[in-house]
Amino acid sequence: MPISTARVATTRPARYLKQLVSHLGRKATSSLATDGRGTITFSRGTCVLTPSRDQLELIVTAEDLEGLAGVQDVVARHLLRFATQEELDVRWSAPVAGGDLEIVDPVAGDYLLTHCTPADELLQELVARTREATGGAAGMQIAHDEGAFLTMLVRLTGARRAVEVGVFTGYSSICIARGLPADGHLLACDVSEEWTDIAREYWERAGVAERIELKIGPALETLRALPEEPSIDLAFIDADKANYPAYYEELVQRLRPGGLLVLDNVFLGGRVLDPAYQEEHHLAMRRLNDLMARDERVESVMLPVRDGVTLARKR
Ligand SMILES: C[S@@+](CC[C@H](N)C(=O)[O-])C[C@H]1O[C@@H](n2cnc3c(N)ncnc32)[C@H](O)[C@@H]1O
Repeated sequence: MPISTARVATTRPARYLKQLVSHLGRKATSSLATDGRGTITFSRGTCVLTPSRDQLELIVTAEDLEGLAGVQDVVARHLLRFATQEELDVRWSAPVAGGDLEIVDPVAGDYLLTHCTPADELLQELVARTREATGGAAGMQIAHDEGAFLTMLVRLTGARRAVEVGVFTGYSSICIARGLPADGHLLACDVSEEWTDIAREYWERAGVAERIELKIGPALETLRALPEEPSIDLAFIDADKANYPAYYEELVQRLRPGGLLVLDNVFLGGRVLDPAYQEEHHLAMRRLNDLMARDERVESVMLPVRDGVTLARKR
């Protein structure tokens, strides 16, 4: 589905939003959410309107480019008509397909990858072994710069007790465990014996096996069985996306104040932005991204690292 955005500078974003939702809602379906956002659904596409202090953001999605142009036209014309007291400039971005969005241009991404502390031989060997042993699934492994970022976060936060949801063949767990002190502990959760057999082998070889406790089984059960007091310093979530909101809830209450939650793939290759994607994991990630931005238990920031990484620090 093509998507196009316009960020319109204005002194009256909420007022125009209400006028648009109310007026265009006569011929289309429209709604106003409690957080101030509006949605207008036409037969040809949808416009989501978000007010902020000094601008009105419009995101239009449609089945095809013709529909997109039609929705852009009707929304922009009415907005300009309502703005009798100021001159608005409505400039739409070139249409993109939500499922094809990359946060970072691949060329820039490659530059980032080659400009951090390089992966050592063991991690490089693990990458090759994972490709050999798991074929297409190897794409699930985090990239090296994200691994270096994880190690740095563990060191910077001084974490001693960590949790990982989604081990696969152990790349990210090695990166986390390497940042922990010698008496640190990483609880690593996964459902696959087959993939984590490779992880175990590499944990041994990396000299971090003693710091890692592997729990095989649905991670939600493992997390729910943990003591409820807030004792976790850092947790990394990189498993089945539909369960992210549930993992977040279980972990956020067990994080100590100042503890850090790191969530991978929060951008879902751009599909979080594209209402065309309505599978359970798309809805779950969209819901969680919205929740984290408002959740008073944490302060959070979404970073353009690989497929999107959110850091949520417990207050
Ligand atoms: C994206 S991979 C993790 C990649 C890993 N972090 C790395 O750097 O190599 C996702 C992992 O989550 C695991 N997984 C999927 N559903 C799960 C569940 N319900 N509970 C625990 N682990 C699960 C899969 O077996 C898979 O190994």
